[in-house]
Amino acid sequence: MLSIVSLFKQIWASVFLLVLAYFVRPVILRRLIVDNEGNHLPPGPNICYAFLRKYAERALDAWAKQYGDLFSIWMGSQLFVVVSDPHVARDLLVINGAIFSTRKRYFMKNQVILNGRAITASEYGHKWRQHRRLAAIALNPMAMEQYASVMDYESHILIKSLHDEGARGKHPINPAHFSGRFALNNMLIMSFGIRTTSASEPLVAKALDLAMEFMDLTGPWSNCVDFFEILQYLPSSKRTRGRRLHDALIDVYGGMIMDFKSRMLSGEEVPDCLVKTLLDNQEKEMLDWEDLCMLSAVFTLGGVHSTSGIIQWFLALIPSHREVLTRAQTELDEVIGRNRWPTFEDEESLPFIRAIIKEVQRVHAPFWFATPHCASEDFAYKGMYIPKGSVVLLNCYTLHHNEARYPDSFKFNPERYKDDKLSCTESAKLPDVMDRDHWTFGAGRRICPGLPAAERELWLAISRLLWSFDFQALPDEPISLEEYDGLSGRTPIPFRLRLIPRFDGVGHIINTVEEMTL
Ligand code: HEM
Repeated sequence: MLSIVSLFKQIWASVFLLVLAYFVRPVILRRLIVDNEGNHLPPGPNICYAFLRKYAERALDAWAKQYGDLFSIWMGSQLFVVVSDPHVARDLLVINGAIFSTRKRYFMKNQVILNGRAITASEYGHKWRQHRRLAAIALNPMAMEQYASVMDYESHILIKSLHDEGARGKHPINPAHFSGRFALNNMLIMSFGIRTTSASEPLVAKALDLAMEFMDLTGPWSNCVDFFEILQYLPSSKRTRGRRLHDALIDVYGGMIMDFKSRMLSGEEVPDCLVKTLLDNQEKEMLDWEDLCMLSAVFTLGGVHSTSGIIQWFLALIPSHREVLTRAQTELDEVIGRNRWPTFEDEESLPFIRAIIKEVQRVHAPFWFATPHCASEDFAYKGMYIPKGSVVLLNCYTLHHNEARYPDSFKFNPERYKDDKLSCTESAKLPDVMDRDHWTFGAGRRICPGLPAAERELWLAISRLLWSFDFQALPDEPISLEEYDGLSGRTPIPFRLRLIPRFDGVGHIINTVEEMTL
């Protein structure tokens, strides 16, 4: 009798284990899929992951070395295909751009936070073309000409506020809030035709916090809820944060749209900007209220975090690279002199300064994985199968440390760009991808449409910082160049430095402007 009971128990245990293995196996072990022609998935790790946390680029770089230029990795039920070579990036994202230009419907980013709106999340097709067209109106060459003087002015205010806040180098300062406000003002002008008039205006802190929260919640693989559908039905603190962020974006950016609209309705002459374009075209393009809020919010905060991040990385790098600083300031003294400071028109005659900006973007791209693309059809590439729905990720970290393209790639060495006479915008169009300066602005049809604006902003800020200041780190507060804040957008761990005016004339030029309201 006893032996029959124990036999039953054993059978039940075996059945239970088999059922468990049936359901758990695909969650733990790599799924092997083959297409009709017998092509296998690109190689990759044997287990599935739930998420990748901070410094994910290190894991990706190691896998790229182990599995090659195109490898695949399962995150829960989602397949990622990782591109780590310039030629593969061109073949997939540029030449086959019609197939690799859509976006995954991420649960946290696209559904909870953006509620299906915003250009960065829009799926390739009618919606994306509509969004891109509207962005192109706001960023057309004539509009850019108008923003040029604004950007010039904002860079002036940036240098002045750093100079004044640091009491001419007496007090060490954390530059993050100032570079953030600089980038924010530029974006507010392009999006809403307004600017903040002081660093302490509450909108500055609010907008920068929202940008940081957005970047942290929307990393390509920071939320396991994106890869395990069952979790989408359960409450979680992350999801609550996502909802709060959605509401805050509507509140802050919607509030600014309402202000703009009431100015328009009262007959005031309002400036050309993204929101004017959206309101003018609202009916024709059938844009609802959330479309307006999310389009303007994500356009603005995307341009803030990235541009501010690059200025911060420049300031983090330069105190420990004295030879670069000396060479840059010698170039400025020889070409510009000390009676005026550089303008945008001087860019071509200051190749070393341009090289510094490119090198900062290479060693410290603000997004190591750009914004993931997604395959809208099954595709076979060199005998490898990329199924429809795969997320295709540009691995900028490995691309930027390709020793064949950038020898001694971990060194901050602007010299490597000494023969590069092109702007980033021009470089991104080069037919030989090995000649492209870097991949910081992405690739293919979804390449950053704000590239020319970002380039101009960075030029004005960084060339004028170099012209104006000597940069000193604090002996007791080392600046980390390895660690960083952020799961998606990367900014340095907060740091302080002294900005000491190089000569008396700096103060004279800086004090020729005051804060103004537009
Ligand atoms: C240094 C500053 C910036 C960096 C590093 C940067 C980087 C990027 C990257 C990597 C992408 C994704 C590209 C891809 O999917 O392949 C992107 C998309 C985008 N960027 Fe930027 N960006 C910057 C500044 C700006 C500025 C100033 C604006 C607006 C004026 C802007 C507007 C956009 C928009 C609207 C998209 C979405 C494009 C789409 O999905 O079709 N960005 N950016």
